[in-house]
This record gives sequence, C-alpha cells and structure tokens, in this order.
Amino acid sequence: MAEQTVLSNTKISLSSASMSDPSALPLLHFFVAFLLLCILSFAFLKKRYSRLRLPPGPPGLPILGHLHKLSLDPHKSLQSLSRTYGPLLFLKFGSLPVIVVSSPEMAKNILQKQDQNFAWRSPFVVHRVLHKYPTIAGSQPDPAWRSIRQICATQLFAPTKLKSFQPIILEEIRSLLRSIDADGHQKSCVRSKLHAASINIISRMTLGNKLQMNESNSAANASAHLTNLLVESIELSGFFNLSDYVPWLAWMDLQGCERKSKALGGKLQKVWTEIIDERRQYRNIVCPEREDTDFLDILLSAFEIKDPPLEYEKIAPILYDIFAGGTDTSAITVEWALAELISHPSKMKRVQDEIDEVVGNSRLVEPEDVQNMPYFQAVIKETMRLHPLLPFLVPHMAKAECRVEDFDIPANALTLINVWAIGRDEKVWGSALDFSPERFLGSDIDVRGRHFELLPFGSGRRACPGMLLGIINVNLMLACLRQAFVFEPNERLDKTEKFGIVMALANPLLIRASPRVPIHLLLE
Ligand code: HEM
Repeated sequence: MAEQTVLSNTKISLSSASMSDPSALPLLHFFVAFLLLCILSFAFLKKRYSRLRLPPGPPGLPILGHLHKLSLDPHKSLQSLSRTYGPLLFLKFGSLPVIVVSSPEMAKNILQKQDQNFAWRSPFVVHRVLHKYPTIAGSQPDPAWRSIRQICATQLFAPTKLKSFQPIILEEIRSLLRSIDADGHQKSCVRSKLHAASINIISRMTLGNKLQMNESNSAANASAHLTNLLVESIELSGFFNLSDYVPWLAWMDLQGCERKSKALGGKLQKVWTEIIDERRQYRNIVCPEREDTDFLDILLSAFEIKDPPLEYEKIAPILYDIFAGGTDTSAITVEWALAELISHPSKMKRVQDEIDEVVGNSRLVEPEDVQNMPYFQAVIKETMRLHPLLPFLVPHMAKAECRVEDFDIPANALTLINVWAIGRDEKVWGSALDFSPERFLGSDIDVRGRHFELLPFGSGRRACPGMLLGIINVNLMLACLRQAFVFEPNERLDKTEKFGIVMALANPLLIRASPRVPIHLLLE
C-alpha cells in the first residue's frame, strides 16, 4: 500500500481536461498559470538562496518543496531524512525554509548559544484564526510576552506558590483515585479521568474554584466541555496546514483548517468571555473592595493599569495557554508512563516496591517523598525520553539570517527541534528503543533543559514556564495511581502514537485496576 503523506490528506482533486470540451478551458488556464508559477517560484527561490551555504538536504520539488517527503508521522519522516543528511537538515515546506535539528549538539547551538535569534514563532493560520490575540506560546518574544511570562513565573509557578497549591493538587488526585475505584471491575479510560483531575487543578489555581458555566449544570460538565475544546484546538494546531506553506492556496482552505479554527475559536471565546466578564462584574459591582486572590484577579489588575487600558480580550489567550498547558500535558505524560509500566511488569513491580518502602500504605504519596524514590524518578525521565510530549517542541523560527556550525540559516526559517528523534538516537542512548529506566540511575541527566539529549520541556527563553507544576502533577498522579491500585499487566499493549503538536497514544489506555491501599486513604 502506498505510504500516506500529509498531502494525501488534502482534498485537492483535479480531473483531466479534454481540449474538445469548452468547459475545460478555465481548467487549462489554471494549469498554464500553475506551471508558470512553478517555474518562476523555483527560479526565484534558487536565486534567493544561491549565495547561502545551506545545510544539506534532499532535492525538492517546485512549489511543494519537500512537503511530499512528510508522512502522516512527520517526526519519523524527518528522523529518517536526518539519518541520511545529518543532524542539521535544510528543507522547504512549500515556500517556507525549514531546518530540522536532530542532535543534542545542534539543539544546544540553537536553544542556548543563539537562543535570542531562534526564540521567534512562525505566524501559522490556525493560531491566528483561533485566537484574536496571540497566546503566550504563539507570541513573538516582545516586551508584552516577557511581562506575561514574568507574571506567570511569580504569581503561578514560583515554588512558594506551588507549595501553597499542594492541598488542591492532592485533593484532586484523591478524587481521581476514587473515580477509578468507582469503575470497579470495568475498564477505566484513564486519560479522561486524568484530564478531569488536571483541569480541576488548573482551574482552582487560576480561578480559585472549579469551572462553572451558565450552560453547564455542573462543574464536571463545564470542565469536560472546556477539556474537549482544548484537546480539539491542540489537535488542530498540530495539523500540517498547506495554507501555511503555500500561501497562495490559502484562500481555498483545502484542509478546512481555517473554517474549523473559526468555529472552535468562537466556542473558546465564549467560555473565556463568560469567565472574565463574570469576574469583572464581581470586582467592579458586587465586591469592589476585593483584593487580588487568584491568578485571574492578578491578570485583571495588571491589565487595568496598562495604557491604553482595558484590553480584556488579551487575557483570553493567556487563560487558554495556562488551561491548555495544564490540562493535556500532565494527563498524556502519565498515560504514557502507565502504558510503559503496564507493558513491563517487572519495572512496575520495582516502582511498587520502592513506593511501599518509602511511603508504606498508611498514607498516600506526598511531593517530598519523590526525592527518595530514584527508580520512580528514572521511570518519569525514561517516559519523557521515549515519548516527549511535543515531538518538535512548539516550532521555533529564526528571526534573522545566521550561521549554525558551518552553515547559513535563512531568515524566517521554521526550526523544528526533533526531540523525539534525539531521544531515540542510538549514538546518544544505546538500546534507545528499550524502555529502560535503569539507564538514569546514578546519572545526573535531568529534564529541566540543561541536558540537550533530554528536552521534554525545551530549553532557553522559550522553555516551558509550567515545568515545575508539570513535574509535580506527573509525579504525584503516577505515584498515587501506582500506590493505590494493581493494574492488570499487558505486555502486548498497543502503544501506537498519534502525531500532533502533543503526541498521545493513538488509542486511549483502558485499564482494569483493583485497589491495594485501605479505602479510607482515598476518602480523606
Ligand atoms: C508534563 C508537563 C509539560 C510538558 C512536557 C510541557 C512541555 C512544553 C514544551 C516542550 C514547550 C515548548 C518549549 C519551546 O517552545 O521550546 C512548552 C511551552 C509552554 N508550556 Fe508547557 N509543558 C508541560 C506542562 C505545562 C503546564 C502545567 C503549563 C501551564 C499551566 C504549561 C504551559 C506552557 C506555556 C504557556 C508554554 C509556551 C511558552 C512560550 O512559548 O513562551 N506547560 N511546554
């Protein structure tokens, strides 16, 4: 069977035209125009790059560049091209220059040495249509972006703040355990339960409470509604949209990305407007003497003192990023870790023995316990090595023309750091495809962006601002799940990936779990 490519996913279909059929004339004109455009654009790009010493790459096609080389698993296609052409690869997706980075050394060069030039983002269509103003992840590294990151760093993710949120996190994890316990002998869809726990945590941290919405009759419904919108928007953002690479085709919206983004953007906007308007009303009318008590208050105060004032709509994309970052990421990472442990029963047993030794079964795991559980920590690192959540990070862009090693990089080059390929590089890891947490025992490699062979959170000024919260959530969710339940082992579990900006298991994990701690621990 022919390999499916990102292009075969589009709806382009041009039927053959016959000269004797007058209705075919417009089609003929189209073809002549198309051919001319091909020749012109090919000649233009060749001239444009002729003075540069570009990194190696395969020959491309006019108009398409190398788009035809991408399968529906682009991280794998690019890994394979990098094996042939080297760790710094030059491609063109349509007319957009692209570099692909697949070694720790090159990643260090870009994310550390030339961090400032590579901290930019390409203006993708979906992002522009989905959000009226740029999100944190989609913003260029300008003063507004810096100031929002600063607010997040001090008001949401500072270690003292995170400590104050610990009771919330533990409460929501207990509720997650109870929900799995309630499924009894039935299989649980652990992803949806992890999503629910994660969105409740992030909602209580930012809004002071679980989500409430006019249309939903319960917090659980409101959370599920927003989770679905967030997951859908993350999927859409990871789609290879032809309009981004062949802009003159954009008006046709061949893959329907613009249309879907408009519809989804409207639904998301409705949610944020309701949340922000209700709080503004409360602050201005019901309780004007209220002090800032949560992150939304802090954002509103920060925007109130800005000149020109009151651009409240700019708060929506910040909430979007915090909710999207806080909901899908931890849930999918824990799901991957569980999938690996369930398919490696001896490693699962080793985790269980360590938790039993350090914590016992008279209380649940607490954040401080994790530092005494080296094998458990190694399991998390190994999961993030084999299954980095964002296989290309959030794609970066080179603002200005620059040099990397001996090569010239054109301005505006989309920069894909293939952390998925780096994590599976035999030269870096040895037995790279094996799930072997043991490799991290006694090693000082960590996930915080200082070791370029392991970059699940990125590195440099664009590194994930929610990293500490992500680590706490993942550690506690996985450790408590493991402590509280025995999972049915399954060495043949389906671990097929579904490519996206966030890469999850293609088929959500369904697990049968039986409790192994006294039930009162779940109820406290
Ligand atoms: C296991 C958990 C998580 C993982 C693996 C993860 C991973 C990442 C990665 C790889 C990036 C892109 C870095 C780059 O562009 O170079 C990123 C960016 C980001 N993450 Fe996370 N993340 C996690 C949790 C969180 C949480 C909990 C939040 C917020 C509550 C969050 C919010 C963000 C935001 C706002 C950005 C964009 C930063 C920017 O572009 O300036 N993430 N994350």
